[in-house]
Amino acid sequence: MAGDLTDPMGPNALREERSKVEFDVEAMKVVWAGGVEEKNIQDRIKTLVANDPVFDKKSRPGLDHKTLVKLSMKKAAHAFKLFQEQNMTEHEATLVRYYVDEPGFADLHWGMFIPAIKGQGTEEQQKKWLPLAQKMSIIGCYAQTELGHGSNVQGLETEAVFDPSADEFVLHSPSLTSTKWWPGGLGKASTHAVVYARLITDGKDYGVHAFIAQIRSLEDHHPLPGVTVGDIGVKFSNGGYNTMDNGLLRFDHVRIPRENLLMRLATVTKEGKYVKSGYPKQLGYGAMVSVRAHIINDASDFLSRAVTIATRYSAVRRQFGGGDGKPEIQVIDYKSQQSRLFPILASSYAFRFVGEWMTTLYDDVMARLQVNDFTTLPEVHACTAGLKSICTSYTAKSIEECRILCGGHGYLCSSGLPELYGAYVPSCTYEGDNTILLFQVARYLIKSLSQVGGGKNPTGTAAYLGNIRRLATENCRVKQGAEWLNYQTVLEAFQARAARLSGACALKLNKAPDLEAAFEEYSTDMGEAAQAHCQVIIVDKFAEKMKSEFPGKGTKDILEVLFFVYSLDLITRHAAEFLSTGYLTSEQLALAKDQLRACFRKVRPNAVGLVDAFGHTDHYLGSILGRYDGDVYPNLYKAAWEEPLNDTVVAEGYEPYLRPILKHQLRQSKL
Ligand SMILES: CCCCCCCC(=O)SCCNC(=O)CCNC(=O)[C@H](O)C(C)(C)COP(=O)(O)OP(=O)(O)OC[C@H]1O[C@@H](n2cnc3c(N)ncnc32)[C@H](O)[C@@H]1OP(=O)(O)O
Ligand SMILES: Cc1cc2nc3c(=O)[nH]c(=O)nc-3n(C[C@H](O)[C@H](O)[C@H](O)COP(=O)(O)OP(=O)(O)OC[C@H]3O[C@@H](n4cnc5c(N)ncnc54)[C@H](O)[C@@H]3O)c2cc1C
Repeated sequence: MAGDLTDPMGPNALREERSKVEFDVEAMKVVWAGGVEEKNIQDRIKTLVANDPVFDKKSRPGLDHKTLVKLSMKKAAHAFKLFQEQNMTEHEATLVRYYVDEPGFADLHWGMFIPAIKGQGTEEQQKKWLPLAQKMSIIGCYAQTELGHGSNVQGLETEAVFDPSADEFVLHSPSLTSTKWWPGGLGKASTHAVVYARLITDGKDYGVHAFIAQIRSLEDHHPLPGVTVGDIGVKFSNGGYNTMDNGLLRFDHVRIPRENLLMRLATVTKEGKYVKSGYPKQLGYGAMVSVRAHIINDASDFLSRAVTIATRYSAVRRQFGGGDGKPEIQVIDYKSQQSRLFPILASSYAFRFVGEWMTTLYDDVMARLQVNDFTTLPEVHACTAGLKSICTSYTAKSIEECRILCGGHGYLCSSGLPELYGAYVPSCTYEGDNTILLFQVARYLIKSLSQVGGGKNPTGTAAYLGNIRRLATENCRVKQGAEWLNYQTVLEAFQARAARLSGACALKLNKAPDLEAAFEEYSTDMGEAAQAHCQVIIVDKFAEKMKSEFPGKGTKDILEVLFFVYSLDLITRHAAEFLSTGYLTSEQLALAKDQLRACFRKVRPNAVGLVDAFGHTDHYLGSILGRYDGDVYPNLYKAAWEEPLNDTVVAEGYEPYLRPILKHQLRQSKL
């Protein structure tokens, strides 16, 4: 082989970066994982998955949808075998699926089908269905969305008409638009579905309710009579979400027993009488709240993977400025690269901490629901909806930014970034379109402000709105740059901006004769107010986290720097709102920018350490650019030769297509 195909530059660069890190990376790994014990469990499971050849994912981007779905079934079956053989806890089993890193039918089975039964089934129904689902004797999916309606859940068309003579519901899809469309796992894997359909009894439509329907035979997996079911087709990009069998489903007068109505919220008697249980109807949305809470946690994970790849590669990659025996400049040293990269790094930590808090809030509401206390449900709904919206929008945008930060090589599938983006970007749509979800937050804010008008202070994350009079009149007092490096100063800026934007919306709505029409008219402003409120939550929870004890040398100091990177970057990116609400002057904004630049300088030597602290294995990252050892170029070169197109020296298309043209040209030019 001609020439040396090794390149020590990359590994040397990362070794040097690691020698400069100023904080205890091992301790930060514990912070990131959420505790020593949790870190140990995660380490054990991620190593187990990385070393198991069944979970290999290198060839994924080159495979077609059919093969990908088949392989994802193989992986799910193998994972299930591991759960059983190793007697894993539910948490360990979840971690296995997580590190396998592949959207698949099992996500919906465990993530939505089972939670929907837990949330909406009676105790008796749970006793019947949960053991079957947990043993995977049945495979379930969550069939809510239809071809014609997704966001507008109340507009779903599938019917469940009660027939008292047979004590059965008759499921029917009355139109093309009523076809269930999108449910993951429905296309090819599921035997059962939680189906959302309009409950009709005694000629009256009681709106959308959840039912359990068997759709495929447990003997041979064929669709049951009256059921039409299949996959909806290839999605977005190679790999990505194409490991999932998103499906379509139609019912032609399919009969299910009356007991298959999930009856926690309402029952229908044998005689066909509809009886409400007394629980609020919002509990019917419980599975969505649960998944949105998970999605918030997932955002930090996806973001941390993208930024690990971009940071390590930015330290390995060099452009310009060499000569006289000196190497060229590492692209991570360019200020513009830092200003795009470091806020993403800081956001990964910010989202991790808000996700931790979200989990405690969610657990709290679940405990309250057990004792019929529904008071915090609106708050949890607003938080899960709003944070899901802004965390996923930012993460999707930033994975793409990380790809761009990696230049041309970022566009190669072997960078891992195109697949990561393909797998992640639908989270801006599923579990509620992000714009629609922000409107739910806006409604919550308007309600909270009307409480203030009525002399009652809002609680929880909206409590700051109780101070709206002060927040709307007192402006920022920062005179010197260093004053920005204060948690309270930063938090007040975010609260004032959100309160002012929400207050302005409330005033417009108050003046309007038709509230709904006004809400629609000012929906863009409402969305901005909602986004500003969600940013208050993230900044607040990050600041709250900083009050805790941190293990290891330097961890707290660098996290503090990341807090200011996160918040000051947001202030500069949303400068128009901070200025137009009159809270900040342009001089104060300029001082914030100076401080942000100073913070970037503090992040710089720690950047590689901060991404190492995420503890991602090379298997999980699936990226040549993001390799832990930095040995990028030899591996890119090697991977090119593993490309199936290079299996033959002469392309297969040469004989039938290229040769005749080339011959023809030869004859024409008489060469
Ligand atoms: C496992 C990982 C893989 C995930 C794969 C993805 C799976 C999926 O995508 S499943 C399908 C998800 N679908 C969606 O998310 C649909 C989005 N739409 C919705 O959530 C709702 O229909 C929504 C909120 C937009 C509007 O609901 P709708 O009933 O029409 O209206 P609305 O009148 O606004 O709400 C009624 C009340 O319920 C409340 N509410 C709405 N949603 C919820 C909720 N989730 N929890 C609690 N309360 C809620 C509202 O605040 C309102 O309260 P109030 O009457 O006190 O003001
Ligand atoms: C990969 C993937 C997996 C999915 N998995 C499942 C699943 O397992 N089970 C399931 O039931 N569903 C699933 N879905 C469906 C998903 O939940 C819906 O697509 C989602 O809720 C959005 O609804 P929609 O498609 O009706 O969008 P639409 O509501 O049609 O949105 C289209 C556009 O209109 C805008 N818009 C809509 N209404 C308004 C309004 N009132 N005001 C202003 N703008 C508006 C939206 O912002 C958006 O820009 C999945 C979807 C995807 C992409």
